[in-house]
Amino acid sequence: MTNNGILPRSSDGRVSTQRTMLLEPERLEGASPNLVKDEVLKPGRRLPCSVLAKNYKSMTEILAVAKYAVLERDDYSNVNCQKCGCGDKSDELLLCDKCDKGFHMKCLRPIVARVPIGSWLCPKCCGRRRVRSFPQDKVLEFFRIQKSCESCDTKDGSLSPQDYRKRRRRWAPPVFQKKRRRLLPFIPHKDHDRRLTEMSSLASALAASNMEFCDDLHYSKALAPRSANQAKLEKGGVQVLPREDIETLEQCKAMCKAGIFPPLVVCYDSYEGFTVEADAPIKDWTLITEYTGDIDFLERRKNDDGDGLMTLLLADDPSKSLVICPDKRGNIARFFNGINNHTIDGKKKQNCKCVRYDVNGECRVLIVATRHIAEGERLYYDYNGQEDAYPTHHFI
Ligand SMILES: C[S@@+](CC[C@H](N)C(=O)[O-])C[C@H]1O[C@@H](n2cnc3c(N)ncnc32)[C@H](O)[C@@H]1O
Repeated sequence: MTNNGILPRSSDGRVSTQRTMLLEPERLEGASPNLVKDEVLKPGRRLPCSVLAKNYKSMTEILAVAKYAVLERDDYSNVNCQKCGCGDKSDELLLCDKCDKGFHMKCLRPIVARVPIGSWLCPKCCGRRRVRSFPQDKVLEFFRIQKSCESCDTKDGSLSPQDYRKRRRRWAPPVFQKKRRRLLPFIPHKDHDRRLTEMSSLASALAASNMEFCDDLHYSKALAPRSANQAKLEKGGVQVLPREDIETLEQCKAMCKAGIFPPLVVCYDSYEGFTVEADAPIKDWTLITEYTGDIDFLERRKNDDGDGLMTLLLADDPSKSLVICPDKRGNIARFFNGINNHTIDGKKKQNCKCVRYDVNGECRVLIVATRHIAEGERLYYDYNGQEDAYPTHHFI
């Protein structure tokens, strides 16, 4: 755009609207042209029409003598993503407002969950601490997975979900038993590359949170020993996970150990922080993941400001109650966000729940889908499912 004297420009040459004029009319009556000029330049002042009429031409007058100009629009059709190098999925390609380079939302680490409102700066231009991204070999290393994901799919038959299902069928109880809803094992994403992207998003989020990956409850003498986790200590008892569901749990655990993860991706949202999205449809009553981390006594963590603490055991004797603390180690469960318990829209978002079970005499916390979850949907559970302690008024 040419500087036609209507829109002032700042010293760097950009058009600035900051000097839109606001000025009391009476101060300008009979004022000298210099005073008018000085006042005009003061920010936050507007000239009365009479003065404007004297000093400025109308738009019609300007247009009558103006030459035609071709306004060149920036052409972004050739912009490629700085991470993956390709320019497809243009609706997911963010342009940095400083360097004009392109980045796919899903190629960034952390993954950007929604198109930012207002201006956006790429990681380099905004000078934010770099979030580590994980190429394929580093992802497998991060999760301490020995075999490649491909080999888990094909060669190691014992780990494929289909085989597990077959095995489960062989072990199924007699048909005459009362029908009960069984947990379903998660179905990993079919696409090998998408699975690696999912793992890479989780590895980046864990690394950014200074956490190690750990898919089990972690006991230590310094915090709480394994012997402290006895489901029989639970006040009023805790529901027992049926044998078939324990098999499903073991199956899901074995899949994760082999690098076959639930179809989830960890994204970053400027409002909610890290958040988990379904990368493929998830059926109702699917066992999504277990809540893991260091086990400690609740009493020792009462003033802990880590916001991922999860109740594991609520004992009759409060000194024996346990919590899961995913501050140093944990898995994807620690990035699941919560619903706002105080709004109808908040409650509508819930699509999974955190349930405590007695698994072979030990308390465990499982995250289970409570309805069908579509690809791309975010996963939310009720942080106040059992107690009413978590403040969720500010949740969106
Ligand atoms: C267990 S963490 C969940 C992961 C977290 N978003 C992160 O970035 O690590 C719980 C914290 O996430 C944020 N959070 C969870 N659900 C939210 C929601 N619906 N809206 C906004 N913030 C939320 C709150 O700061 C909360 O204390």
